[in-house]
Order: sequence, then structure tokens, then C-alpha cells
Amino acid sequence: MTELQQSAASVAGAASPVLALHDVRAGYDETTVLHGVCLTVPKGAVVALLGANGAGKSTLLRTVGGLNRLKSGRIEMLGEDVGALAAHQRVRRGLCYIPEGHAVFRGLTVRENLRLQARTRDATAIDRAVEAFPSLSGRLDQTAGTLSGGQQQMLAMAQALLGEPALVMVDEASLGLAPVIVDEVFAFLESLAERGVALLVVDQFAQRVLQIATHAYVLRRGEIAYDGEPAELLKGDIFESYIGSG
Ligand SMILES: Nc1ncnc2c1ncn2[C@@H]1O[C@H](COP(=O)(O)OP(=O)(O)OP(=O)(O)O)[C@@H](O)[C@H]1O
Repeated sequence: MTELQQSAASVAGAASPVLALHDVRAGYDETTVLHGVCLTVPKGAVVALLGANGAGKSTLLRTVGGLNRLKSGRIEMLGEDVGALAAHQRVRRGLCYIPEGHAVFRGLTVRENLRLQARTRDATAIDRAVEAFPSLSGRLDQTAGTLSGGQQQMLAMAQALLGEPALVMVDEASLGLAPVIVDEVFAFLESLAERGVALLVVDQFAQRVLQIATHAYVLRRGEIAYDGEPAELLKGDIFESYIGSG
């Protein structure tokens, strides 16, 4: 690629949404879970992905993360087709996927986990993580597996800060956490969006995630049933009517 082509591509990338799914079909071996999903996450947006149990939310995040095979359709990050790339290649392009259940190295200390999360040798990484999550201070030499569920979640979230991603996908960020910790997690996610990071958030607390969302999708049996304003879904029983009967 010439310099001119490179700069044209980067201008095109800057104008593209951070994530765009076009007619995505995906699932597991013989089973197709997502049936032609279209979804967009612009820079700085907080996009809520809601739906009943089994609707396909985690499958969608795993597919974007490169952990499930794309059967057809396109997945683009900043205008680039990443559908055929391995998971680690998508991470290199700015993707941070925090799966359900605290993605930390349980046998390593908090400090070692934070060092691994930092993309480069960054002397300020630990300080920045502790500033964002004060509950980790004083625990840097503790083994991650011995942290409480909430502390492990904070540690998992720190990768969304230290990896300097363009897109953060979080699956069930608040599952099993005390309300005060949930507030801390959501405030952190909002602060990332304010800094221009694009967020795709799946959470059981629909009401809570809709409060910080700038856009919402509801998945129903692997298809997009709602694509619009979060505030609309907070009215009356509209959300229930979308997730009703799976
Ligand atoms: N490894 C797998 N192999 C086969 N089918 C799977 C696998 N994992 C999930 N599924 C099926 O895919 C469908 C969607 O599951 P998924 O976990 O994506 O839903 P979800 O919307 O995240 O649900 P929940 O809110 O309960 O976590 C379900 O029918 C589930 O049984």
C-alpha cells in the first residue's frame, strides 16, 4: 500500500463505525443461533444488547471476539473486514472482550494480571488501574483467585482501560455483584465511552444498562427484534413485550 492509499484507508476507517455486523449468521457446528444480525457500534457509543435467556447475546459477542465461526455475513471493525481473523488478531486491532465470569488469571497476583493487560510496557499501568478501581489498591500482591467476586470483576474491567481498546464488549458485567459495585462498574463503562471508546454491553439488569446506553438492540431467537432509542424500551412494558416468549 502506498502512503496515499494508507492515509485514505485511515480516513475511511475514522469515518466508519467501530463495529458493524452485516447479516451475520453464526452458531455452533450444526446449530445456527444468529440468523442475519445487523448491528452498529459507533465511536463513543454505549450500545445495549438485550434479550431473553438463550436469545443469542453471548453467541454474538463470542462471534465478534473470534471465538465462534462466522457462517455468513460480515464483521467489520473500523471499516476492515475482520470475520476471518483469529481472536488475537482482533485484539491487536483494538478489541477487548470481557466474557461472563471474571476473565482473570486466578493463579497470578493482581499486579501480574495488570501487567499482562497493559498493551505495552507501561510504567503507569498499575497506578492508572488503582486510580480507576481503588478497591484493588493494597491488594496488588494478592493472588487474583482469592479476590472477592466484585474485586475480580474490577480486575477484569481494568483490561478495558490498560489495553487501550477501540471497542469493549462486556458480557454480564454486573452478574452477582453488590449494587454499590454495580454502580462502580457502570460509572467506569460510562467514563470509557466519554473518552471515545465504543461499548457493546450485555447485562441482565436491562433497566440499569439502558440508563447509560445511547442505543439499544433486543435479540429475539437470534434475530434483531428492536433497534432504537433506549428510552423507548424503558416505557411501560415495551421491553417485556420484546423479550416475551424467548
Ligand atoms: N457451545 C454451544 N454449543 C451448542 N449450542 C450452544 C452453545 N453455547 C450456547 N448454545 C446455544 O445457543 C443459544 C444461544 O445461547 P447464548 O448463550 O448465546 O444466549 P444468551 O442470550 O447469551 O443467553 P443468557 O442470557 O442465558 O446467557 C442457546 O440455545 C444455547 O443453548
